[in-house]
Amino acid sequence: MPFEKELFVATQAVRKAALLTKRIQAQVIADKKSTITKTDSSPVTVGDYSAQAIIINAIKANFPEDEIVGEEESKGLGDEFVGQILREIEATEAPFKELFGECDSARAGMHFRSREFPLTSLADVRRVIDLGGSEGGRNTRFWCLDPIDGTKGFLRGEQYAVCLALVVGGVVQLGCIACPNLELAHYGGKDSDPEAAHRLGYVFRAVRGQGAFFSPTAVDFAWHPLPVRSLSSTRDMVSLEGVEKAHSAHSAQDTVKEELGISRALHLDSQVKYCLLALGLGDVYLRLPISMSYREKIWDHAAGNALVAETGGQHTDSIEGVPLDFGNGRTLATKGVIASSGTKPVHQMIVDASSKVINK
Ligand SMILES: Nc1ncnc2c1ncn2[C@@H]1O[C@H](COP(=O)(O)O)[C@@H](OP(=O)(O)O)[C@H]1O
Ligand SMILES: [Mg+2]
Ligand SMILES: [Mg+2]
Ligand SMILES: [Mg+2]
Repeated sequence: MPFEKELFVATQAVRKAALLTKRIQAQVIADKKSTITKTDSSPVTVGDYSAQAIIINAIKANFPEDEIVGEEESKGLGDEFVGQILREIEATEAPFKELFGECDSARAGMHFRSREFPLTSLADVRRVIDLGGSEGGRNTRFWCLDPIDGTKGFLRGEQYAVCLALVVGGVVQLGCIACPNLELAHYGGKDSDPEAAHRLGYVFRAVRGQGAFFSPTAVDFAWHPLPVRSLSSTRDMVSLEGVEKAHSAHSAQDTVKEELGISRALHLDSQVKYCLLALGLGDVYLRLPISMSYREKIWDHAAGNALVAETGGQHTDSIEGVPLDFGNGRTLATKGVIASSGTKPVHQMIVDASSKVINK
């Protein structure tokens, strides 16, 4: 199967980062020194950097030629902070082995530590984080990484996601999302193994042309297929929206829902929204722009794009209804995002309602 090794490496790397971040979530919330404010005023934590280092290390150990577009960079981090990152990475080794064992990774020929960058010194950690500085584009094969998507949700003790995609020629070929705090019972679904869900949530994955699947993060080889849907009406749709009012235009989204007869909404952080869409627990993800100058980051949508595509959905901007273009560099050229499980005409109806509100 194409991308078989890529899928395995992505899944295990994302699982390892899920374990690390969930293990430290409470301590990061309690200890203010674990969070830094970036130049754009957004928060970033020891968890974001540790997850980025672990995942890039796994990618580089297995696919040394590939580039990486990762959200975070090490610029400005002091030695004490980087030391904390290194300690968290080391402290995740034993519990990860306990959960998944070493044998399966070894059998699949996968290595977690790049020989070139073994992640044993502060300099290694900085170098590995900064390997995420690729500009992406249409002419390279690159991985697109959001080590913690929904950092604000993570800091509220709520939903967040570890998101990794593989982009070739500007097209997302593979997406993998871990949702360490997701329990389906809270969102109208059913957890087949509630204990596993409570422990480490779920991981979702899709390869273009091969379908989409999900499994409890803490259980190996329990992949369930995600349904393919194409809804022919917006009535009774459940909308999926963010929590942060600074990330999308909530009142404009309310107007769109009213116009389309949508009365139920779930608000949650991160690409967990794409996962609920893929599960059928939500039907339309509305992300209308607050400002026309903001450029959506490709790592906020790339992994989700594979899930949407493989469950029969549509994934476009919020004004014209053009499919998202992941070959444009580190940001999308278009404004806002709408994903839905509607047919093409139904999706366009949603985009038309959205563009009418935005142009007002
Ligand atoms: N003004 C803005 N408009 C849209 N998205 C924004 C934004 N400011 C920040 N974001 C993005 O919103 C993401 C979270 O989305 P959501 O609100 O759906 O959880 C953030 O990801 P990170 O948390 O990875 O930084 C960040 O990239
Ligand atoms: Mg961020
Ligand atoms: Mg993000
Ligand atoms: Mg992030």
